[in-house]
This record gives sequence, C-alpha cells and structure tokens, in this order.
Amino acid sequence: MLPKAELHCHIEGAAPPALVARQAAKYGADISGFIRDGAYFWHDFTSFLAAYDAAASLFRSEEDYAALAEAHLAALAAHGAIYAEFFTSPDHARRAGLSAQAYTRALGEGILRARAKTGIEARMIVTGVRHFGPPSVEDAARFAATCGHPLVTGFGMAGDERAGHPRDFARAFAIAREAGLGITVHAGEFGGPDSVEAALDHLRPARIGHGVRAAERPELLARIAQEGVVLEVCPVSNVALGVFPDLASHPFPRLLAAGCRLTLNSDDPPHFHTDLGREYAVAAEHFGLDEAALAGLTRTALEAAFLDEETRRALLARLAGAAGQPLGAAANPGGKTAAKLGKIH
Ligand SMILES: Nc1ncnc2[nH]cnc12
Ligand SMILES: [Zn+2]
Repeated sequence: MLPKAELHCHIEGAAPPALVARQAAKYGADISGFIRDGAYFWHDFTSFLAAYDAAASLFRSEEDYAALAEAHLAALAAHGAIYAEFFTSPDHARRAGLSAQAYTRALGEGILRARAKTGIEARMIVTGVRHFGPPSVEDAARFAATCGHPLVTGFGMAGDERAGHPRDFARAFAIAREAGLGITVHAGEFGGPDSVEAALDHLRPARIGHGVRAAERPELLARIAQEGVVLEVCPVSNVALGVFPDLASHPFPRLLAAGCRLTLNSDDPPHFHTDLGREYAVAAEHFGLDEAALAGLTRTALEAAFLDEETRRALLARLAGAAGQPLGAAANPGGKTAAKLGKIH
C-alpha cells in the first residue's frame, strides 16, 4: 500500500456518526437535528458548521477525546497513513466543559495509543476559530505557545473565512510564530484569491488550508509556487461544500501544472463521505496522477510537516523504501504525470 500522509483534518470533524451516536446515548442528547440514517446531514457551509459544532459538543471528557484521536489515527493507518497532523480547537473543548490543557493532554494520549498499535506518527495543530473573533484566536495562539505539549507543533485558523480580515489576526499569528510553531491558515476556500493574498501578506503561513481559489489568479499561483507555500488541498470536501460543482472542475491539475506544492487531505471525513484513501484514489482517477506522483504528494506532506528533523528523515526513509524511490530523488509533486491507475489502495 502506498504510504500516505495527511496535514489537514479537524479532529472534531473526524468523529464518525456511529461514535457520535454512542456519545449522545452516553450524555442523553438528541442528534436527530444533524445525523439521520447513520450519516451527517446539512445543506450548506453554515449548516455544516452547525452540525460540526453539535457533534463536537458530545465530546466532554478526557477519555472521550483520547478515544476519538485513537480511532481517527487507527482508521488513517488502515488507509496507509504513516503520518498525520490534526487540527485541535480549544474553543470547542471549553464549550464542552473541558480545559484546553486537559483536552490537549487527552488527544496526545490518543496519539500515543494509536502509535503503539499501528506505528502512525502524529502531531497537533492548535487552531483558533475565525468567526469567534480576534481575541478568541489570540487566546488560542497564547495557549498553543505556552502549553508545552511536545506533540503540539503548529498553529492555524479555521472557521468562516468570510468573517474579518487576515490583518485582524496578525497578532495571534505573531505570538505562535515567535513560539516556534509551524503556521497554517484556512484561505481560498470560500474566499477568493484576495483572501489568499491577504493571508500570505499578513499571516506569513508556511502552508495554506485549501488555497484552491488562488487558481483564479495566475500571478498568485506563480507567487505560491515561487515562495514554496504548500497547499493543503481537500478535493472531496471542496465538492461536498459546493466550492466547485464536481471533481472535473477542481483546479488540482492546474495548481500542479503551475508548480504549486500540493498535499491531499480529508478535512472532515465522515461529513463528506471521504477518507484519506479516497482522496488519493480521486487524485488518480480524476486528476490523472500515477503512483510516482501520488508518492510525491506524500513526500511533499512529509517535507512540509510541522515536525522535528529526525522524525521527518525517518518518515521520508519509510516512504522511499515503500515507494522504491531513492531518498534524494525529487518525486516531482509538480510534475504533469498523466498515467491513470485503476485502483489506489
Ligand atoms: N472546511 C472547513 N473550512 C473552514 N473551517 C472548518 N472547520 C471545519 N471544517 C472547515
Ligand atoms: Zn479545514
């Protein structure tokens, strides 16, 4: 199985409906407003965020979160993932009655359990929620900067990109950057190329969550390629949330052809009926990537991971061993490889 790596997944958004139903039974909650026939339902980005928040509110104890992280990472490992980062949201934990410290400790425990069982490596990216406003995002950044958890290696911002302007969040990102954390930010999903440009100018991220609407402005694509900013692309999420009407219209091939460094991600997998294995299969079937190009995406993810160099080297060696590539050879993630693979496992 091709080794895979994921950089962009929200831990609360990764909760399978069956697990959420068990949590609801445990806490005597009604889930009929957002889960029906064993699946999440919502109809637009706003109602998606409401379903996401409702599911998150049913994870309330340290054990709830440890079990969620362990289950998420075990599922990823079963799809061939050797490395995963996930977004954490202290705001959601606090709203569910758990301190940011307890929440982070619990998720870290889940990571260790999953690593012991499957060998998967994982790290956490603390996020602020954009539509909760700058003071709340600054609180999240301060927590990320001071929590001292060894598996917290990045800071980011999710939520509704249409709320506020990136400059409003510059202080939060400066706090995180000065603490040595890797920086990523959601942009260019529901906001157009201006949103991506403003995020680059004001927040100086190493990676952008989505970024796909940069494809509407060729000069911006050239800048992203030239600066080596990595895009965390989530194709199935983009179609599910209506950013593009179908996979045939997704700009992934154009981003690749422009020389942008790309990775594949599932975002909030059960909400979009996807998983990391499906994202790689979609890239093969719909974007024409062959196995070497797919391995190149994994390699880009490992190169862009918010990770210590020793662990990065070990993971890159695992990938090179499995993909039959010499370590030093560029896997050419920006290449225009076209051969289709029938099936990617
Ligand atoms: N796709 C997405 N965009 C922005 N914020 C999110 N939070 C969870 N999923 C998200
Ligand atoms: Zn996201």
